[in-house]
Amino acid sequence: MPSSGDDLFTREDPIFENKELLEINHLPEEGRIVGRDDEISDLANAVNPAIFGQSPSNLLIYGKTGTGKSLCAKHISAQLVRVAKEEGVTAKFAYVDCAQDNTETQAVQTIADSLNDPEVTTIKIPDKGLSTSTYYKRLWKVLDSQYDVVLVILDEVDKLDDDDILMQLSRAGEAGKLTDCKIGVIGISNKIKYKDRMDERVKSSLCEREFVFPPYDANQLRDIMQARSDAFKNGVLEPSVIPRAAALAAREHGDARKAIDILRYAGEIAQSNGSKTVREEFVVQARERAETDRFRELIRGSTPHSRYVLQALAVLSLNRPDEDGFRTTKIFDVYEEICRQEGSDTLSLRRVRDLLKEHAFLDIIEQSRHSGGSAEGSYTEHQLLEDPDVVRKVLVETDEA
Ligand SMILES: Nc1ncnc2c1ncn2[C@@H]1O[C@H](COP(=O)(O)OP(=O)(O)OP(=O)(O)O)[C@@H](O)[C@H]1O
Repeated sequence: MPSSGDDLFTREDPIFENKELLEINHLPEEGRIVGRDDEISDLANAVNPAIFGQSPSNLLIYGKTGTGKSLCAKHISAQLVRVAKEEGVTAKFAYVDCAQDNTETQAVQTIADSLNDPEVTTIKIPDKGLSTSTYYKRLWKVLDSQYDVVLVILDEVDKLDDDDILMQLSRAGEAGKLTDCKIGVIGISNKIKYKDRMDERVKSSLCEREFVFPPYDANQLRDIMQARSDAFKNGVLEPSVIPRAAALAAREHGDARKAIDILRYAGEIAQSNGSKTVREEFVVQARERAETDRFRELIRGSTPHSRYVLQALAVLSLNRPDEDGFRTTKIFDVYEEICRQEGSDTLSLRRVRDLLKEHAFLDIIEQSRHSGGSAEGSYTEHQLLEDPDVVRKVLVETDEA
């Protein structure tokens, strides 16, 4: 007899009570933001003038991934909008993920669209089809007809093709040239070297205040996870799970995103194993899944040769686990071998050196200069910052896809 739907499906989730608390885009309420009191009050201080309808400072926030930069920037912006309203000042904030909107036109379109209330302004901001300058003109009109002050958060600002939008935004509000609305820009980056690449004029206006968010330690990570443990049903989370997940995430570089991912995956693994509780052993499997996902995301859109270079470094690291770094020429030899296997031409040693530099910029590898003495001159060594097993696995799967 065909089974009825009743015994096919589980009607109630046995593990999660409120899973969205562990989803990546979830913005926790103030009480659940742990260990960032000083940073939040510094940010508040910098944007405070907006509450009186004056220009807030432009800020740049640096810090490694998962150190709460986006979270604190959004939190402080939302609080500012609320308090400004109480003071009779109309404010709003726009959030741009520059990894997605990486051209000037896309970024200005997103800002204009998210700030525009067409019922008030009767202005249309189409998804595409307008010139960049027309999008700007419409943005200035939207600002003038709706707001006294706006904050624009440019997350992963280093991913923008160029600095033009930074220039436009930081100058637009100056002396009411293009709009009477006051604009504050909050740039966020996990590339500490980003500022070095910036145009001098943009640098001086965008970087009025700079903040560096330090990594979390294991105790803070534990508190961050603990504050969300009501994502799980009562009694489901075994007591050793959070401390273990915190220790693993702290060992890398104190990344709260990874800690929360590990917790969510551990719950999902419990679910798929039909386990009634989330056990410590699931945490280890969950960490590998979190690593793999993160690395997959990091190399999304990379070129085959950029991946072959990484694969060469992963092969070397796996074969010689005791060595701390490998010289460019050694990596090049293995890279040539991989190209042969893939039936592909090889790039020059110089290009491979550039690709290694790009990986260093993305924090996938670390480079160090060494002096080989008078006979050898100086040379560079490269070391993978990711687990070589994870790198190999993801690269092989990407090239087979
Ligand atoms: N202090 C904290 N308290 C509670 N949750 C936190 C805290 N810091 C970070 N998180 C959570 O960790 C995740 C990553 O944080 P966030 O996106 O702010 O990091 P980030 O520094 O902007 O990283 P990236 O540079 O990768 O964008 C989010 O889900 C966020 O809610």
